[in-house]
Amino acid sequence: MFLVSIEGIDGSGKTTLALKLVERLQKTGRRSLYTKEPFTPELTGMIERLGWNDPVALTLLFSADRRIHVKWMEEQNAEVVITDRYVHSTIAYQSAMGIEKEWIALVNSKFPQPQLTVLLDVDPNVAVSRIKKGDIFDFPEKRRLLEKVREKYLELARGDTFLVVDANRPIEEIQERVFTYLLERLP
Ligand SMILES: Nc1ncnc2c1ncn2[C@@H]1O[C@H](COP(=O)(O)OP(=O)(O)O)[C@@H](O)[C@H]1O
Ligand SMILES: Cc1cn([C@H]2C[C@H](O)[C@@H](COP(=O)(O)OP(=O)(O)O)O2)c(=O)[nH]c1=O
Repeated sequence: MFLVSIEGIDGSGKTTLALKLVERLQKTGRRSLYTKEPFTPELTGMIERLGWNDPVALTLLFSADRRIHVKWMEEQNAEVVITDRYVHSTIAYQSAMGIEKEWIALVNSKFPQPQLTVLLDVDPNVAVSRIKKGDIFDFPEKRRLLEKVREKYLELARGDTFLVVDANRPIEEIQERVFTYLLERLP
């Protein structure tokens, strides 16, 4: 399984990119799968009920959800799996909420490392204006959190398996760049 994770703040374009990559990979004859986190309805429900104000519990719940997701991905017999969010989401979001990065990484250390992580980097104001989720999403605290999350992602991206993409660019240009980069790295 060649594992690719797509990361970035809410509204950065992850789902749009991930779905297009899978569509294009399938056209080349590779068994490819789109999937996303959070994965299980049960844990997603618990996360929502927490009300986002307990970052220790969020770290543990997102990581438990990931354990179930990883086992499921491994059972799918796909050549390429594109996951919309993975370990770096927990590191970026929950460290932006004050949790130590090292502890989050330790809790997630038994999961397979992605062969490639694509970071869609965009200004939170642009992301918020794109998704227009209204008052559920667009409030000052959320924007401030997304500013911090963006910084955390950029710190993580110093690792060499990251491809950082300027997500302000037109969708087609981003898709072309990432698809070409990915094809060059596939076995
Ligand atoms: N590069 C881009 N430029 C402009 N709009 C985009 C771009 N990428 C995605 N969008 C639009 O922004 C919105 C959010 O995209 P989505 O893929 O759902 O983001 P995410 O999964 O990161 O939350 C969608 O309406 C999508 O069509
Ligand atoms: C996977 C994951 C998501 N999240 C957050 C990011 C999002 O704000 C929220 C829901 O994720 P998601 O449904 O992917 O949102 P979007 O498509 O808008 O990016 O959960 C974490 O805080 N930690 C995590 O480990």
